[in-house]
Amino acid sequence: MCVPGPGGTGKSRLIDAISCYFVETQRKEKLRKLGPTAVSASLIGGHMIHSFLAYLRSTKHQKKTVKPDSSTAEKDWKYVEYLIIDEIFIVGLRLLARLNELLTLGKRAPPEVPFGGINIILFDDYIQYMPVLDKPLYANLERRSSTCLPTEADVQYGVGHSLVLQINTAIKLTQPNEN
Ligand SMILES: Nc1ncnc2c1ncn2[C@@H]1O[C@H](COP(=O)(O)OP(=O)(O)OP(=O)(O)O)[C@@H](O)[C@H]1O
Repeated sequence: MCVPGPGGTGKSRLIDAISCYFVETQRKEKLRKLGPTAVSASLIGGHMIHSFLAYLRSTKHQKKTVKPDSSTAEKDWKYVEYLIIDEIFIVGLRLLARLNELLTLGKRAPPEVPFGGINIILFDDYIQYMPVLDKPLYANLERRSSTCLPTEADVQYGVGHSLVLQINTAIKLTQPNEN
């Protein structure tokens, strides 16, 4: 699901309301909130996406991505059933694909199940700033020549793109609120 809406239409307020609902219904551990930056994460009382991706990260000296630590991922995501991601315009296709990889691992889900079966709610408009060193979620992927082998980045772009195409609900907030 995605919840787009310009500034002032109540996205943060809605995230607060959803958080309160999970607390009131004693299911706090089932909801996780992530932001792509420290500021976005702290504004919604959540964590940075990258803090969970640390053990999927490859370094200059390790050409291949480090083998993910499945026991840590399973512990991290054991109870989570709903995931809110704010400021989605900073999240690119590769980052979404890596998050998908992490959740698939954490939930021990088959690869065809998006985000390991966790319900994802993406907040904010896609089209604002461009994500850094990544392609925006609305990017149209160019077809590569069939003689050219896809790079790891190409594969991740493709996975991210197919995840975006699986978003089945959009609730657009349009009414600005003034206090
Ligand atoms: N349902 C509501 N009833 C009353 N006030 C509201 C409601 N929703 C939002 N507001 C108020 O409107 C203002 C803007 O809301 P909010 O910060 O949630 O918007 P936003 O879409 O997250 O904006 P931004 O993208 O700029 O952060 C806030 O002062 C908030 O308290």
